[in-house]
Amino acid sequence: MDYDLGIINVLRRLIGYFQTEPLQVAFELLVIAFVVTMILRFLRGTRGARVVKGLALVLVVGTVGIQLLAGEDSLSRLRLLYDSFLTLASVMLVVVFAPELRRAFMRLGEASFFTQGGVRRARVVEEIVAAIQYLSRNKIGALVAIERQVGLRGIVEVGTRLDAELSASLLNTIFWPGSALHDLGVVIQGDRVIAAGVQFPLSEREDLPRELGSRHRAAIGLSEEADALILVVSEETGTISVAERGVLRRNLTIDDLRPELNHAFGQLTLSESERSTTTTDTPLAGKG
Ligand SMILES: Nc1ncnc2c1ncn2[C@@H]1O[C@H](COP(=O)(O)OP(=O)(O)OP(=O)(O)O)[C@@H](O)[C@H]1O
Repeated sequence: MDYDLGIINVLRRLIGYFQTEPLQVAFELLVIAFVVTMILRFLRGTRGARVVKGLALVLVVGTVGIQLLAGEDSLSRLRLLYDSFLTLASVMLVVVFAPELRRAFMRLGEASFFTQGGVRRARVVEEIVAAIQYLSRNKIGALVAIERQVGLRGIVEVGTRLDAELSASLLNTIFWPGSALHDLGVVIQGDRVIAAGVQFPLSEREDLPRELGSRHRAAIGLSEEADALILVVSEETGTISVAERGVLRRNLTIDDLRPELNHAFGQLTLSESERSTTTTDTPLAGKG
């Protein structure tokens, strides 16, 4: 078996493509780079991203290996087997990652809606800040996910739909112990509380501090799957934490929280009318 010949063959073919149609090849490479970047961006922060990266590595190594080994029509059966493996692997991937794919397709449909929707950022930020401050002072456990580009409809489906205008008193009422909806989490979409009593996916990480219970684990879990900003108030200690992209930052103050929220809501585009009625970074009059 001549491995050198295999490598030379592949290189020769690549150079040949460049020599005959340089512009077309450059364009194709650009398109591939663009598509790969978009897919990685799309999957960023999700569990699927890690799987796709691992899979991509296996495929690249496998494909290059097969090209080299079976370059000269020798071992063509190996290539045949590899092709069948690829087909089988694609089908298995679709089955195994059906929930992730479903979420990904939902994101496709929802992204444009959220960038157009707009929010009254300053008012919303101050309402959330006031609620978290109240809940923290009174040691009332709370879990709040603020949706960004990645739609959270998948998890909202199993909660109680509210679609109510966001206010501090609404959040305080929801999490008040004894209220029918105080358990589990709340999902905020722009300036609306869209659902309460929502079960978030629990993180499966084993390296989390032992003192973190299921509320904090659920915050990290959701942040691993979506780009939402997730706020947690501990019932035990009243401490405020924020989970984002799989990382939990603990013991935040209210002053730490405000810029986090401004940043999260700033990633949504305000509509023209809202821009003229909202002072973007200053609290509305009368709010703490
Ligand atoms: N998957 C989940 N999604 C959303 N909320 C959850 C989930 N699992 C548990 N919770 C919430 O967490 C509460 C239990 O919190 P637990 O004491 O286990 O967590 P913790 O991280 O130690 O929080 P705390 O500091 O508030 O005690 C439940 O009553 C429920 O409201």
